[in-house]
Amino acid sequence: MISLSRINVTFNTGSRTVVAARDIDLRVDEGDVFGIVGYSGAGKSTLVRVMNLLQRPSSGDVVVNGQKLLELKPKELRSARKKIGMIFQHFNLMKSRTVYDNVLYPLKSSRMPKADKDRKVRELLELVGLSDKLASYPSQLSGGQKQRVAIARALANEPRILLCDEATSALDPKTTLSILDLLRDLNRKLGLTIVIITHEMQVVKEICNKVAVMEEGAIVEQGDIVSIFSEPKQPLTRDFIHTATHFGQTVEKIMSHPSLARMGDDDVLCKISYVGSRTSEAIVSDIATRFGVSANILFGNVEVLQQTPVGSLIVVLSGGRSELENALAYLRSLDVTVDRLDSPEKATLGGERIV
Ligand SMILES: Nc1ncnc2c1ncn2[C@@H]1O[C@H](COP(=O)(O)OP(=O)(O)OP(=O)(O)O)[C@@H](O)[C@H]1O
Repeated sequence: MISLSRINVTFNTGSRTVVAARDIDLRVDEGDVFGIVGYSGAGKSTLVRVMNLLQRPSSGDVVVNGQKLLELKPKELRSARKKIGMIFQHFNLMKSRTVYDNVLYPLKSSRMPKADKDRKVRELLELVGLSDKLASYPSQLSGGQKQRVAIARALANEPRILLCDEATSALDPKTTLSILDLLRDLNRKLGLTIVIITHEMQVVKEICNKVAVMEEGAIVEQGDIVSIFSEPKQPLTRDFIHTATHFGQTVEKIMSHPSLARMGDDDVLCKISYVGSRTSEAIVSDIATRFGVSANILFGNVEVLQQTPVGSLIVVLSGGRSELENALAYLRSLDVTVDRLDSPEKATLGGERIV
């Protein structure tokens, strides 16, 4: 649906040159909800604007809906853009027009009969749950309602793709979830392909099936959501995931208050991660009955991503040295990832890597 190849975007501002996108290859398939996550200034907005040529790349190819956008004439590009909807952080509604007129606006130049336009606007507002707000003005709406109007407006020309530029960043957590629910519904009901850029992995976790992580204009890691969450390769990706799952704060708390872990000299503090049907109880009871190793669970978290459970536990394992080694070897044989969180000098046991 969207294919970006070797995309570079360079801005020259006086004596300064900023590379906002460097050598980016990215593919979004039909029906994907594709997240692009990165901190401020990573180049996310630039990249998403390349997808509808609001930003022309300095080099590279942009293919959307099977069309090479860079080869289109202005009129062809305008009509290609109608099939790519876009919503923004600050909604960009016209303040002096009613909700109804805001949604009608993109249909102004269409040859559709007036009665059909009217039906279309009413249908769209029903789809986003705002049938009772036709005559309201944007200033009379909450942030979530404004974003719903913006979504209805973006769908007026029946696009196959919706680009969302930090669409939930100005909303509170509950409203964010309701907008994400709406986007998920639209993806399923209309087969809409969605690209979401955000600085919150929480958003990605809620609805995306794929994610790309950006830093300094480059994509440092991308893949399907379950693989990225269960086996992040890059420190930046781990950082984002740990923030979304509260894992980072928990480890920090334990490290700065060692009494929380109540560890003996030979005890092992580790993170156990698993994907799929394994459960934390099974893992903990297994190592207790097989090896006499007890596990004191300090923190547990399960995410269900695309119907797949991805769990992680922070535990203190206690037992004899050889029992601990056997228990860790057993866990690894189950395809469970074990990361030592305690001091590096203790981390030789079993040879696990340290996060
Ligand atoms: N029109 C422009 N002229 C000059 N520099 C620009 C322009 N647009 C973006 N940049 C620079 O390109 C880099 C990437 O910006 P971009 O807005 O794409 O990042 P972002 O990840 O979307 O950040 P944010 O979440 O803060 O919007 C930044 O260093 C920014 O200052």
